Order: sequence, then C-alpha cells, then structure tokens
Amino acid sequence: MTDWTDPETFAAALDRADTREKGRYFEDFDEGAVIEHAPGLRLTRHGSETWMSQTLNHDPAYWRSDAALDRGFDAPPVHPDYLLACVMGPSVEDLSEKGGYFLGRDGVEFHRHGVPLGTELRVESTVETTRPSSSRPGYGVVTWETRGIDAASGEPLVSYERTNMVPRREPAATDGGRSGSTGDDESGPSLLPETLVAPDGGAFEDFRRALDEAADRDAAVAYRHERGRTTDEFTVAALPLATLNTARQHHNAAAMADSPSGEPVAYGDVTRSTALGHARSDERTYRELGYDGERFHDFVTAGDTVFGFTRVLDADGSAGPSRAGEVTFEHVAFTDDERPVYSGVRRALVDREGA
Ligand SMILES: CC(C)(COP(=O)(O)OP(=O)(O)OC[C@H]1O[C@@H](n2cnc3c(N)ncnc32)[C@H](O)[C@@H]1OP(=O)(O)O)[C@@H](O)C(=O)NCCC(=O)NCCSC(=O)C[C@](C)(O)C(=O)O
Repeated sequence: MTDWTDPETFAAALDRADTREKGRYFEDFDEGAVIEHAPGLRLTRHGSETWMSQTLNHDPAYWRSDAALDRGFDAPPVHPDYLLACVMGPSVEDLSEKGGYFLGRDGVEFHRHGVPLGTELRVESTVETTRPSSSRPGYGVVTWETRGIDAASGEPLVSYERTNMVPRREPAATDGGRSGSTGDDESGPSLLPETLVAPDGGAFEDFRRALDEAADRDAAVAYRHERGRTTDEFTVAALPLATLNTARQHHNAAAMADSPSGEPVAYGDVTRSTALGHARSDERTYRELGYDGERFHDFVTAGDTVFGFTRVLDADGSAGPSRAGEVTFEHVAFTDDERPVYSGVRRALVDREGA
C-alpha cells in the first residue's frame, strides 16, 4: 500500500497535485461588477480593545462609559480604525488575497459616528477601474469602492475607495519592488519652510494659533510625536487575521520568502493606525470625520519601529458643534531609519479649550 506521507512519495504527490486557489487575478475584475463579501464580520469589544491597545490608540471614550457619554456617545462604540479594518478585512479574500500591495485609499467617510459594539457588518465592493501596470508586467492596478453596512438595518456605516496591485493570471516575475526612495527628490530639505512650528497643546485653539503664527512667513505647522511602536509578529499577523484579512503578505512567510521584503509585511491599516494613535495622543480628538489621499510608500516588517509626523493644514472654527472645531492634518508614518511608509490627510473635530 502506498504510504502517502513517505517524504519522497509526498513530494511527488505535491508535484502532481493541482492547487485549489483562493482569491482573484487581475483578469477576474470587470469594471462595474458588485461583489458581496460573504463573511461580513461582527464588531466585538475584544477586537476593538485589542486593536486600540496594540496600536496605542488609548482613547477611553471607546472603552469607558463616562468618557463615552462626555463625548456624546450613549455607550462606548467601536474604535473607528477597528471599524475601518473590519470593513477591509472581509473584502480581502475576494479582492486582494492573491497578493499585491495595498497602494492607497481615498474618500474614507464615516456615515455614522459611534457604531455600537456587537454590530454585524455586511461588506460589498464595486470594481471601479482596472488597468495593467506599466512598470510591472506581472500586475494590474485595480480600484474598488467598498461599503461597510449595518447588516440588521441596511444603514451605511463607512465607505472608501481602495487601490491595490493585483497579480495577473500569468505567473508574476516579482511581487512589486521596494520603492527605493532616498528622500533626495524635488521635495527635499531645500524646499522645506525655514521654520516648523509645533502647537503648544492639543486643543482646537492650539492648532489655530500655531497656523496663525506660521502664516505670512516661511513657516509650517509640523512636528514629530515621541512614541514609537516596534512592529512584531502580533501586529504583523494577528491584527489583520482578527479582522479576516487573509492577505498572504501578513501571515504566510513561505509565500513571502521570494518577495522584495523576504518576509511578511505589516498590514497597511495597522501601520497607519499606529501613526494616527501617536498623533491622537497629542490632541484632544472629539470625532474622526474622514481620510483622503492615503498612500503606502514602502513596506514595514517585524522589527521596524513606526513613528508619527504631523503637518497641520487647516483649523476651521466654523465647522462642528460648539465644543469643537475641524482640523485637517497630514500624517506621515515613518520607520526608525526615517523611511516614510504611509501618508494621508485626516479630518477630525478637536475639542476647544475648556470643553
Ligand atoms: C508598491 C510599491 C512597491 C510601489 O513602489 P514604486 O515606487 O516602485 O511604484 P510606483 O511607481 O509609485 O507605483 C507603481 C504603480 O502603481 C501605481 N500606483 C501607486 N499608487 C497608486 C494609487 N494610490 N492609485 C493608483 N495607482 C497607484 C502607479 O501609478 C504605478 O503604476 P504603473 O505600474 O502603471 O506605472 C511601493 O510603493 C511599496 O512598497 N509600498 C508599500 C506597500 C505596502 O506595504 N502596503 C501595505 C501592506 S500590503 C497590505 O496591507 C495588503 C492588504 C491591505 O492586506 C490587502 O490589500 O489585502
């Protein structure tokens, strides 16, 4: 009788066997098609608190009732970064499990603020655009619009546009090269404003005053955040898997051995949430409003420490409730070797002094 587990026999069996594949190739996406991501997800307290604690988003409004009430929520809701990751996660098997990097995200809008713990999500995407990559013959570039919906009520909760590299059906020569950015491009130090101003505190007025101080001279409001978070196996693999993100980049070291990183890379949303957590720890956030122009410039692997850098673009006192004003930030996540790995524009309501 054949011993299928005899190493030589088994190697021959592996050689002959077809692989039941997961995920879709570039050619499988038709513009305009709507894809329902069957698993959906349930937003849990454990998931939200684990995400928050691991990414240093330590805002008690998302776990303590009195802090939640003070911020206008009936009870602690799920953290917005966890919500976003839980909408992205169930879409991965259909959209990006084949591999190919997460390039960017635009137009992130929260249609409801304060989504309750226990909400069950339905997730769907529309294929918006598809095009071959001109720099990487093995890949195409696909943009989807994805919507996270309250499965019980049908109410939209969050939506965004995501763009990924997606492998073509023919085996790819590479899975994308490192950006190799040295920082010596045309936006190099010589073009920076003479002075970088940091706000004195984290209230709305601090950002407004800093912008006024920088106006009419060669200055910008831009500063670093002190905290760093070293990427580890938990953040690389466990956080995405906890949101059903099955992208091989994060948990399959064998598949990543031949890639430019040579090992699993951090999920872009974990890197981004960590840098945003650093930034939020230096401001009095009232509400997250939305994000735009999010780009992932380079990959992060275990051992890289993620830091945050913030530029304040605008502070509008006429927007929002009386206790808060709207601040527009550009946040950059960077690693200990000063590589920018993420950048994006974020709009948030920030409490005024005394609120
Ligand atoms: C991808 C790398 C290698 C390219 O680095 P590069 O500098 O060599 O390339 P580029 O020239 O800037 O861009 C390559 C191509 O992409 C296009 N492109 C670029 N950005 C956009 C965009 N926003 N919208 C539309 N198109 C875009 C760009 O136009 C160009 O097109 P071309 O090939 O035809 O010339 C480099 O940027 C890099 O390493 N980035 C980091 C990627 C990363 O680590 N992402 C997060 C981890 S993967 C992930 O989280 C996975 C997820 C969430 O789980 C999951 O999707 O399933």
